[in-house]
Amino acid sequence: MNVTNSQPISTSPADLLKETDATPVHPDSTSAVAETLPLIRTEDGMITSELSLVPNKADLAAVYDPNVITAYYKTRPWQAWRRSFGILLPFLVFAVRLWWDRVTGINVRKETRQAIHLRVMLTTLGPAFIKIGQALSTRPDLVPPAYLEELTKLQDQLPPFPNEIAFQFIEEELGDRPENIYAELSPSPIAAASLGQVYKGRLKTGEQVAVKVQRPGLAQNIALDMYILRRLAGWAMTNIKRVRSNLVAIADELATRIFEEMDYTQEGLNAERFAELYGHLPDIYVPRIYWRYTGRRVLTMEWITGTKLTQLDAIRDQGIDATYLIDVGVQCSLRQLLEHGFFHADPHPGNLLAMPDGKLAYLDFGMMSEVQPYQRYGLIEAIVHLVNRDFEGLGRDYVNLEFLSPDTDLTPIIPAFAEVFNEALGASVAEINIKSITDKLSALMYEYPFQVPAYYALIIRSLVTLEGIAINVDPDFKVLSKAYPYVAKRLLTDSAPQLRESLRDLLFKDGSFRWNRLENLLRNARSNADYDLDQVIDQATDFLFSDRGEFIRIKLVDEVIKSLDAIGQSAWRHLNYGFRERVGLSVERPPIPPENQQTLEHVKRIWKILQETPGFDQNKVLALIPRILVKPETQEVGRQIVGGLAQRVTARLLREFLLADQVPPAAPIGVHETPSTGLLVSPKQA
Ligand SMILES: Nc1ncnc2c1ncn2[C@@H]1O[C@H](COP(=O)(O)OP(=O)(O)OP(=O)(O)O)[C@@H](O)[C@H]1O
Repeated sequence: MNVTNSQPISTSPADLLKETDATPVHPDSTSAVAETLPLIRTEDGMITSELSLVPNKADLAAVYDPNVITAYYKTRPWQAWRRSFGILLPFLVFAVRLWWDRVTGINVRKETRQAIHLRVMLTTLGPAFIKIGQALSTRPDLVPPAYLEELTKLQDQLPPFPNEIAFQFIEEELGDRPENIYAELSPSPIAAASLGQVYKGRLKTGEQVAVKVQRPGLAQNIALDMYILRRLAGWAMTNIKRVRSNLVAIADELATRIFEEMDYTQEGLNAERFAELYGHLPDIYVPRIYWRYTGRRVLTMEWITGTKLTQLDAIRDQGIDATYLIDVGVQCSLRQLLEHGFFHADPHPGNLLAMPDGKLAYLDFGMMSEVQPYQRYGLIEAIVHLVNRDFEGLGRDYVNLEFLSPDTDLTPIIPAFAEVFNEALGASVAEINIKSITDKLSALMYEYPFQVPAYYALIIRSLVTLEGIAINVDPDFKVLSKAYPYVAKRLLTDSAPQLRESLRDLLFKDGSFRWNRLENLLRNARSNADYDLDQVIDQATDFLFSDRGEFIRIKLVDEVIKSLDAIGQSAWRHLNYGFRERVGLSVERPPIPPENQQTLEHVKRIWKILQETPGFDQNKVLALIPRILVKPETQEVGRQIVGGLAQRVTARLLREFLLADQVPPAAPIGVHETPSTGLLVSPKQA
């Protein structure tokens, strides 16, 4: 049954339905058909006869369509009423307890007790409410911190359903009796979750498989719950002034996701896309899907022999390095979140298996999410602002990432950020504990007008989950310190304009170049398996001579002058004093000016890091020089370098030779010496 097949009619915008569900329309307003059949106008403005809209059970499961669901339950009002009562009663009890706590004085203990009550209540209400609770557990902007904590514990372990029903579903979906498809099938399910249960089996061709079969009546139950919730949401929007969000749209969004999760063919496709994007990463494993034995309600996939990451002792007993596995998981998550944007939104420890050969297998691709490119870059920019403790920048990032509307007054929020992060960033960014920082951020988001986008909520959940597992393995494990090399690699190799700007922000502060940051980036990036130094050098060259690179070019000329000068000076000192020493003149070498000494050390260290980076080829770097030289901009840069150097070298030669062994004071950064007098002037004057 398809509602959109009905006849479209012309209506003025004012005529369009105010309610979001299918509502009876006055027959007068329509064509002659109205005389024979009662008519209904659907959400998208279609008019159809009520008779053709009455769907059957199978229609409910196809895709989430509020019109179909409404039409189905309108003909079964008693079902809807009974369930509404079953839902409202526990919520009423909950509300009364809340009210009583308020009256008698709220405290932490009472709040925790209420939060536990809510968790148990949602579990009892069934899959739709479990999923809603799980979704709410990622929304610090909507849920107070005490409840967040409890909702994250929502487990979707439910009792199994009888084998006969499961086998009947297999037959209906795959067109044959299970015994004709599988050579073996475990006598009972090995796992039963909210949406389905899993059997261990073997195909006739010998491969071991996991067979996931959906719960009976799942689609109808969830559809009924969503129907009721959607109506309640509509009611709340019209009758409660404080409700500003579009609750109906939120309910629809959530329902769409749950329905997607109920379609196992979609899960199979997700698994294949995941394997294609991330299966090549070191030690990541994704089970293959057996499409011949897969349908909407039955999924047959490769069996993974492994130990859940919840059973750390068992993992250790097998001699598997659990810390390494977590690192593998973190690296995979980073690629999911920041590179391709297609991510596993439910990486709880039960969905991650340690395989006997030390690989990490991902299971359960029902809930996947997407991060758009601008969001991925925005996140990297936010990390850079965080590293720089640039909280104004961070505030802007939150606007760009749509957490805050563009007209939000950031004035009170920026110091609040500073308070949260400065405390957390005590030692360094790498030391951040994501859980503690997100707890603090959650409180902040609850207080200020933040709207947390769904993708972000899922990312945080995924990182906190990984960190949670990691801390059990190694209490000192810091997800961010494992993540930073990847961010460093992206900053150095990605040519996207946003990241170029981030790199610039990172490397320059108040106009001066921060060598230690570059050193740090290069050192971090080299530990990445897929770091390609050639790419870094190519990108750097291209960028440096592009229009956008002008700022860096100018600053770099300054730095190159300083470093070449330092190198030249060092070589000169070496020659000069070395010669004097060798011919028997005893001379005391004057100390190198600290600024030059520092630059020199940086250059030396950077060269060393490059030499130690896998794939570094000195000749390749040298071969770049002709490429750079043919660029017209180079001549300008070269001229400046030579000009700048000449000035400094002349001044120094005069001093070295004419003033003998008197050592001049070091020039502060960004200040040049004039050639003739050695006086200090600002770069502008110079
Ligand atoms: N390919 C597999 N190999 C081995 N075991 C598996 C496989 N797939 C699933 N399992 C087992 O079945 C359990 C439940 O599977 P899965 O998480 O896919 O079900 P689900 O109904 O989607 O669960 P959830 O409600 O958590 O989303 C897993 O935790 C795992 O123990």
